[in-house]
Amino acid sequence: METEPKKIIIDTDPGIDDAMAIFMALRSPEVEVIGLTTIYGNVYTTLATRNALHLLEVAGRTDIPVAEGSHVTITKGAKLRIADFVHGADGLGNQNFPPPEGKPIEESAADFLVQQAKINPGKVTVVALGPLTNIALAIQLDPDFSKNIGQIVILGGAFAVNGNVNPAAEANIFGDPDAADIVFTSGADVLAVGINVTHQVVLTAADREKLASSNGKFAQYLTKILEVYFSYHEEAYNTKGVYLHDPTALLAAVNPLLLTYVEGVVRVQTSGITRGLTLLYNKQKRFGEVNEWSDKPTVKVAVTVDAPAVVKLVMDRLMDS
Ligand SMILES: O=c1[nH]cnc2c1ncn2[C@@H]1O[C@H](CO)[C@@H](O)[C@H]1O
Repeated sequence: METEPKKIIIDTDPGIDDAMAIFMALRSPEVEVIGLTTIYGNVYTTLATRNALHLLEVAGRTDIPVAEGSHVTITKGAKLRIADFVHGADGLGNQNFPPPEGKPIEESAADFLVQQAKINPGKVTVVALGPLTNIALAIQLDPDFSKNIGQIVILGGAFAVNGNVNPAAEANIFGDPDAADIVFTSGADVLAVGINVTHQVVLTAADREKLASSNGKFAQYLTKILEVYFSYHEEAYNTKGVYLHDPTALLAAVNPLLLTYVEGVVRVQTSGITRGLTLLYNKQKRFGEVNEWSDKPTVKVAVTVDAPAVVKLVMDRLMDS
């Protein structure tokens, strides 16, 4: 029987569903958030840091450190794809929030990840909600990082389904495919929660109404910022609900029994028209020839999710906040 909450670091590009996941984490007694690290994706890294500090101020949790992450990809690429059309120009539903009062810590995200994994070997879970640059940098910085880190839960990939950037690629993997391939083949305990799973977890307009009618602080805040996210989903997917990508990945760290997964080797396509494609080798065939999946460490890839249970947890924990 484990009594101590699981220590988690959320690597994040807030982001509307990131805000939901961060608030969920703060409302989940099973986990203790020991830091946020920031990355580009939904917004540029500078704004991600600002939004991370802002969200912690909204939550009254300025005791949690924020470490700023990379501004460029692992190959030093500065031409980033930013999903402001999903989250609004400010990343948080165009609400004109005041700038945060707090500041990030001196250490970089990668340094913070390395240090925390070293202090608590096997005990820290990273929940990675954006492109994987910071995690790959941590792996490159410290040869022991993959061993020291407890688990890396990745919100990313599109396993045997279309992507959301284009038919091949999901946004977080597309953001830095080289970094993703480093993380997937690092030997760390990796659990990938892709959009093949998160697209099953939908918050409906009726759920949003319920959030709006609750007095919960987080519920009230999220009701407002969710408007932009709903508009985007209606336009892009012709649905009146939104996908709970980041909250689902967070809950996979909180309670792994909410999902099932398979184990295999994942490689990421880093060039060409399928750049960002995640391809799982399920080990069902022993190939005669050596290939790019041969002898690489396995990871876990989520295949099913108890979607009603995830939505219920999100609603319960955010309404009562
Ligand atoms: O269509 C999209 N393009 C880019 N990013 C998206 C899109 N839909 C959602 N996200 C964002 O990327 C992650 C999941 O891939 C989520 O963080 C989500 O907010």
